[in-house]
Amino acid sequence: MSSAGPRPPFGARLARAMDRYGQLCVGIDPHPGMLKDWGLSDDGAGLQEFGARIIEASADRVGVVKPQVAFFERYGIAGMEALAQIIRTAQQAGLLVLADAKRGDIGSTMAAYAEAWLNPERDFGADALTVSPYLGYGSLDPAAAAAQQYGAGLFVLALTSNPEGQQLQLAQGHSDGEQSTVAGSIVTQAASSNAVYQDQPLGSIGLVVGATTAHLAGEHGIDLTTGSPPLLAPGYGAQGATAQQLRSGFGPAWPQVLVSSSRGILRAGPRQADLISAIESSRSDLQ
Ligand SMILES: O=c1ccn([C@@H]2O[C@H](COP(=O)(O)O)[C@@H](O)[C@H]2O)c(=O)[nH]1
Repeated sequence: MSSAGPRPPFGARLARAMDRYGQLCVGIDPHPGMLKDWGLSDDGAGLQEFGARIIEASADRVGVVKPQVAFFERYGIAGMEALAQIIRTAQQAGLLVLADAKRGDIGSTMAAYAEAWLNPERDFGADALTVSPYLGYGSLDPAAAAAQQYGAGLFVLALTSNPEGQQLQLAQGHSDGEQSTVAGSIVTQAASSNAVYQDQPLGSIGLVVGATTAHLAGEHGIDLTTGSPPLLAPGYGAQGATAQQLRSGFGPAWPQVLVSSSRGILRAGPRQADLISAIESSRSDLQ
């Protein structure tokens, strides 16, 4: 644990950040074409500069940034060094960092992923991590334990923003003798994981529910409020979902929603003033 002492639960830290800055999370997605448009080099130095500019525009305007790990992995060691630096710089600027790495494996391997991404003393020690439950929700137990130990969070893929996800996620199955959709069963199991956080305003085991797909939860009888999971909602902006669709799609769960936007904001760059105005206008659109 760092010399600053143990961190409060992630759900408590996220709730505080959302109270203060609202529900927008800015994505750090260095698409190669975006680096070019911003006049940055297609290498580790370009990635670092890209991240630094987004952090500068985001700090004190939003509570959370979400680096998309794939765009850093693509550059090998230089990319991962840039990512480690971006995670630290963002945290030092007071931002929570949600690493979008979508990790998922058997339990013993999950423990190693969690140590890498959730221990604040490790190179990639983020505040939260996206994880895949498709090796079985129980395979995530070691990651949930690490999240509790480190005051970190998980966002479990439930109803992802891409249309192809529905074939699997809305399939009907049996769980504990009950008939439910795969996504519904994940939501129910996340609610159980959040029982240990019931004295907090939000649980630390969140769910990924797309801005584009949130309405399907209600249509399939999936209650997103049980256990107060934070809900990461990608799909706003570049993937077409609007603020109005978000509010109506999530219904009573809307206060739990953290809306992520990457290209919708980043395309406004590279000028700092334009990035800031894209962030401010998305923030007020969501309020
Ligand atoms: O269901 C999901 C889960 C994750 N993502 C990620 O969010 C961003 C979206 O980027 P935009 O440019 O705002 O469309 C990206 O990193 C995805 O990998 C998602 O879109 N849907």
